[in-house]
This record gives sequence, C-alpha cells and structure tokens, in this order.
Amino acid sequence: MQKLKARWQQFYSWLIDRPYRAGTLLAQRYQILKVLGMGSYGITYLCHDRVKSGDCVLKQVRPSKLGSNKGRPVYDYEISVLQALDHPQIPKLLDRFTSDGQLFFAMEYKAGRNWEDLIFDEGYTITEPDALSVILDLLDIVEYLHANQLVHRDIRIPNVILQDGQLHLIDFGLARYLGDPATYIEENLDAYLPEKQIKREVAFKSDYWGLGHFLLFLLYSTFTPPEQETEAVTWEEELDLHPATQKLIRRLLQLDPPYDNTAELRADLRAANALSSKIHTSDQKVRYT
Ligand SMILES: Nc1ncnc2c1ncn2[C@@H]1O[C@H](COP(=O)(O)OP(=O)(O)OP(=O)(O)O)[C@@H](O)[C@H]1O
Repeated sequence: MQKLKARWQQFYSWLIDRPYRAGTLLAQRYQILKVLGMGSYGITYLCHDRVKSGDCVLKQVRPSKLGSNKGRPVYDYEISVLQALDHPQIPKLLDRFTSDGQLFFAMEYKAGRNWEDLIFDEGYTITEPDALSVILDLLDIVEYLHANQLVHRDIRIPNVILQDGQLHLIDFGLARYLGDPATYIEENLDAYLPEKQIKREVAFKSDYWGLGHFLLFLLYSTFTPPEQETEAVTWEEELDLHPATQKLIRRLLQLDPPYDNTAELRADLRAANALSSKIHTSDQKVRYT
C-alpha cells in the first residue's frame, strides 16, 4: 500500500510540477531566464527583475506540495529565516508574492560556481592547508548563523558558492532555530539512518558535521584512486593527512566527541592549517581564490 502511495505521489508531482518556461513574466516584473533546480519542495529559477534591472533567484513551492504540510509551512519558515539574516555572504530576501495561485519568494542571486561544479566539472584540486583555509572562511558564516541561534543543517558542496574569491552559503530550506522541531510532521528521528540523525539534529554540531563532510570533499579533490580495485578503505587510510587534520575531522564527523563551540573549532583549524602548511612545499600551494 505504501509503495502504491509513493508511486501515485511521484506521478502526481510529475503531472503538475511543470516549471514555468524561460521568458515567462511573473508579477509583471520577474522574467524567467532558466530553471536552476527542482528540489524536493521547490522549483528554483534564475530571473531578470525588470524593476531593479538585475538578476535574482525565484523559489516557487512545488504545486504538488501546496496542500501538504511541506508546502506553506516550509515556505513561511524559509522566508522568516532569510528575512532575519543580514550578512554579505548569505542571499538577502527581496520579495514574496503569489502569482497564478502559486507561492514564490525572490532572493539575491549569488553568481559564481558552487564547489560541486568547481571540483567535478572544472577539476579544481586543493591542497590540505588550502582546504582548511576554505573551512575557516566558511566558519565565519556559520558562526554568524549560530550567533543568531540558527542551524543550517545542509552545509554541502553544492550549497557553497565561490564568487570573486568569496564564499556564499545558500539554501536555507532545512535551517532551523534552536529549540524548533527537526521535522514538520511528527517523525521519530531514531528511525533515520545514523548519518541522517546527525546531520538533521537541530544542534550546532550538525553544522560541524556538514563542515567535516565538506572538508573531506575538498581533500579528495587531489586523490587518485588506485588502478586496481581494492577493498573498501576509510578516508583515514586513503588520504595522507596531517594527524592534526585527521583528529579535527574525526571530531567534526562525531567519530570522536564533537566540538562544543566555534572558538574551539577555529583554534584547531588554524593549528592544523599551520602544521600541514609546513609539509606542503610552496610550489604545491595554490590559493583557492
Ligand atoms: N541565491 C542563489 N544564488 C545563486 N544560485 C542559487 C541561489 N539559490 C539557489 N541557487 C542554485 O539553484 C539550484 C537549486 O537550488 P536550491 O537549493 O534552491 O534547490 P535544490 O538544491 O535543487 O533542492 P533542495 O531545495 O531540495 O535542497 C542550485 O544549483 C543552487 O546552486
């Protein structure tokens, strides 16, 4: 029965979640340039704002989600989060409106490439000290969120954009204020896989886990898999890291007791950066900007 319901939901969403075409004008102001992505609850567009004569990003609640508990509440929450934030490296909320019975909000467009594209499409490679520098930069944004009692809960390589040498954190669809429930419908988090429980907990350490995962992606950018297939090995065996970096990642991933606060994490990142810089010779160093 459950399977049949899931099938029906898939078909229903395919039927009605058709994105608007390029060229469509919404609210007599936003001209759609292209679809940027179709997420689980929203459709994201790059648009031209005719009033401000500049580009912006529009997020539309998937029509199939409008009547569900993952429609309006998710939209309202994401808007309330963006509205409360004021940081140059976080997109600003610009507008919210209804058009054609559909829910939209507009936010600042952060032009640039996300780290997923940089690594996998552009072949960026990044040394250990530089990877730690990226995390230190990202930590500045995370620290701002945490000072506002907010946990992002979705720090991943596609959600961090590099624009003119500066990082920007996007996608606040899963962000939650401390004390708020982790899910909209009552769900037992214990039923989730351990990794999902860690990253979705409304606690600062969930973002530290995201940073650890992000760091591993950066570090793997220089890794060449062996030609012969070997048995599955862990990142600790595969990556040749300074012990200080290894220890730090273990705490971020909660394999060892997690960090309590940003100051403690920052100190360890700086120390690991300094120590690993001594190993990496200057000709290997490439500043990520
Ligand atoms: N403010 C923004 N500036 C630039 N690009 C953005 C912005 N917001 C989203 N994007 C891009 O739009 C695409 C879709 O992003 P979005 O995070 O809204 O949804 P998603 O990742 O497809 O799904 P989900 O909402 O389930 O996480 C991504 O490629 C992202 O890089």
